[in-house]
Amino acid sequence: MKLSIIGSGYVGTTVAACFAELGHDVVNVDIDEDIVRSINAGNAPIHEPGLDELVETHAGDRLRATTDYEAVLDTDATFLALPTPSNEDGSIDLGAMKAAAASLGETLAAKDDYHLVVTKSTVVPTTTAEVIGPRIEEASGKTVGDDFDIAMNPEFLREGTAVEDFLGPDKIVLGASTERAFDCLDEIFAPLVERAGNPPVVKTGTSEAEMIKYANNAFLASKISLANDLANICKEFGVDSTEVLDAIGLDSRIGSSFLGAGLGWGGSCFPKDTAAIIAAARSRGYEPRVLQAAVDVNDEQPTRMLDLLADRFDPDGKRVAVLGLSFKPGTDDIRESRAIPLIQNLVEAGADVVGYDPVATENMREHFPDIDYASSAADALVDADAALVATDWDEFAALDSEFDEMRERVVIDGRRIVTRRDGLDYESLV
Ligand SMILES: NC(=O)c1ccc[n+]([C@@H]2O[C@H](COP(=O)([O-])OP(=O)(O)OC[C@H]3O[C@@H](n4cnc5c(N)ncnc54)[C@H](O)[C@@H]3O)[C@@H](O)[C@H]2O)c1
Ligand SMILES: O=c1ccn([C@@H]2O[C@H](COP(=O)(O)OP(=O)(O)O[C@H]3O[C@H](CO)[C@@H](O)[C@H](O)[C@H]3O)[C@@H](O)[C@H]2O)c(=O)[nH]1
Repeated sequence: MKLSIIGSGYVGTTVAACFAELGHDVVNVDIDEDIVRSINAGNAPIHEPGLDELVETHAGDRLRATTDYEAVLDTDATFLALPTPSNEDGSIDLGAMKAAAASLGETLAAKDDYHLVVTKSTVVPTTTAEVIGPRIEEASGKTVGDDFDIAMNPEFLREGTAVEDFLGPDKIVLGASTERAFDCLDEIFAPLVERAGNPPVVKTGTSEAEMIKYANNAFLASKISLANDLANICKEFGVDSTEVLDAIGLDSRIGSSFLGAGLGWGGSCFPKDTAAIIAAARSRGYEPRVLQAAVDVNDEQPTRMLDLLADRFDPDGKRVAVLGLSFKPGTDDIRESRAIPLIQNLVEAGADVVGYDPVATENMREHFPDIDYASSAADALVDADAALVATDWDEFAALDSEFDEMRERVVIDGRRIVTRRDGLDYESLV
């Protein structure tokens, strides 16, 4: 089929390249000319394992990019993969979605045959039906359910494994309200269903599909926060939290994934999506107490880590190495990284901070231009009074004699990744 994807960031580029790999003709529409140029030159505009190969293979053939919305006219369906960031109060900012829906509507005014518009972005329940659909109607002069259909297809890929996750999903969720829309979605997803070995395909309404995405992320984020809550209790009693969490993970009703206790969750999705669904719930008069508690526990983990440092010394004037700057290993993305509140507080307390990350240094430098950055963990540790480990990069597990170069060998481990050894004043956060 011929598909257009509006928005070509982490999701839009991955989805476009994977749909091209699955045999569809795909065009990416983005307002960013650099991104468009990069895709057309056969280079992925973002770093994701396997994505470069797909873009290189299909660019100029089944995959192209443009800044011109007119490109959607030659396609059967359009996916909206625009950003949905947070407003100041945590509620969802639909600005980019509304702008793209209006541009799409103006363009679709010139299309004579049927078109399907699919929301791929994470949006709060009723957005597709009550915001996207009406905006396209208004701008196109066409009628939803008659001239075109709207649908919702949430995305569950993780950064760092985006291609693998998209091509091997646990489930595919398709939200729509007409048979014609479901038929079109079936045709689009048939090659993926076949390649992925028939994963469950959940067919539901657009608002249910929207809520499934939030429920998925809210559950995973809360699971980590509950693991952190339990691990914090373990610490009070001198109990090994890893042994406890590993054991409960063996219960098939609990499962072992997303039980990794430590500094908490960051990234471009969990913080903004929990905030958005909490704000949406409150807008309808419901107070989501468990979810709010999950956020509170997450916000407090960096403070607990700094308290462990303060138990040793006042950080004012001390050199503190922060090891790991990205929000998780395997990515250079620092959005909502737990390293950010650590560094912020250390700087405010007067510490001399040196950061190190295998790939995220340049991104963090934009955020904190005035702290030092080291080109290796070993360099970061030279003359440091303390090291705070914020991200579980594998290479931190191998650190050993490098700690000998520290002035005071205080190591506070936020991810239980450093191997304990003699001569270190080592303490794990959980
Ligand atoms: N990043 C993830 O891992 C992930 C996973 C699942 C779902 N999501 C959701 O997918 C959506 C997109 O996220 P992302 O991480 O890909 O965002 P992103 O910021 O990486 O990319 C968005 C792209 O949209 C473009 N854009 C903005 N306004 C536009 C407009 N009016 N017309 C055309 N293009 C426009 C931007 O230039 C950018 O390239 C969000 O709702 C997010 O919550 C993200
Ligand atoms: O046991 C764990 C697992 C993860 N994390 C942290 O949780 C955050 C998020 O990790 P992860 O879920 O792997 O990364 P994302 O790329 O943000 O992916 C999440 O957010 C995406 C955007 O909505 C969804 O599509 C994915 O399904 C969902 O996993 C990171 O800070 C991790 O360090 C933990 O602290 N403990």
